[in-house]
Amino acid sequence: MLEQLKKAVLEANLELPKYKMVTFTWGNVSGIDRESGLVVIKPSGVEYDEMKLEDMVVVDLEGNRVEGELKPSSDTPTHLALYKAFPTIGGIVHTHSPWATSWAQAGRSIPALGTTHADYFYGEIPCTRKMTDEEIQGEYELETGNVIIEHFQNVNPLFMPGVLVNGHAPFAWGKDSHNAVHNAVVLEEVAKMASETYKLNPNVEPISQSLLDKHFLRKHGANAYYGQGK
Ligand SMILES: O=C(CO)[C@@H](O)[C@H](O)COP(=O)(O)O
Repeated sequence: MLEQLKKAVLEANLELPKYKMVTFTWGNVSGIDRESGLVVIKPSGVEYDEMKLEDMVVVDLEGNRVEGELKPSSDTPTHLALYKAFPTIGGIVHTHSPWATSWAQAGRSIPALGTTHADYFYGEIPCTRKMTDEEIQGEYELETGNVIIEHFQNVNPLFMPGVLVNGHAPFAWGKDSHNAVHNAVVLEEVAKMASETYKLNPNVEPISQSLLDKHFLRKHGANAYYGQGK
């Protein structure tokens, strides 16, 4: 079942080592088929250079394994919580990419310091609050999703396709699994640029709202004109 989605999710997972977004088996990518409500996700703990199409795991939104011999990613409950909360997204990625992870470990949100950021993220990239002991000792991966969702009560997730989980690492998402990985790579680049920018000027201010609007809205929303689209 869902052979095309499995192929797309496998390819997206294999982009993680290609773009140096992960070490060892860290990270995971999933994709959802909204018609069936089924999710394809990478298997837990499998080396990327050994990963095959038949290793992809299919789960429903309650986390029940529908197809596949291997156990799904340990972060599956986080992915499922986000798919339920964000009905417009089609793919999710989690990495421990070093620059974004450093901002997550520092507990800091990434301000919009330049147009590279503004092209993809419509404002400051949030860092979540710390999780409580109860949340950590309870259904940890589900609660990781819940602390992320707290930041998106009135935010279009496709206008802010990423987040930093405090003390942990980034999650990113998009229209599909490939777009989610693209956004994760940009998040890592933007985190690196922000770190280096603050070294050059610790007092740098975020860009103006007009520059943020110009760059973000030329690529996203009803009046987008960037590239060869409509
Ligand atoms: O966040 C983490 C570990 O902290 C995960 O990224 C794992 O490193 C990958 O887990 P699997 O997807 O292989 O279960």
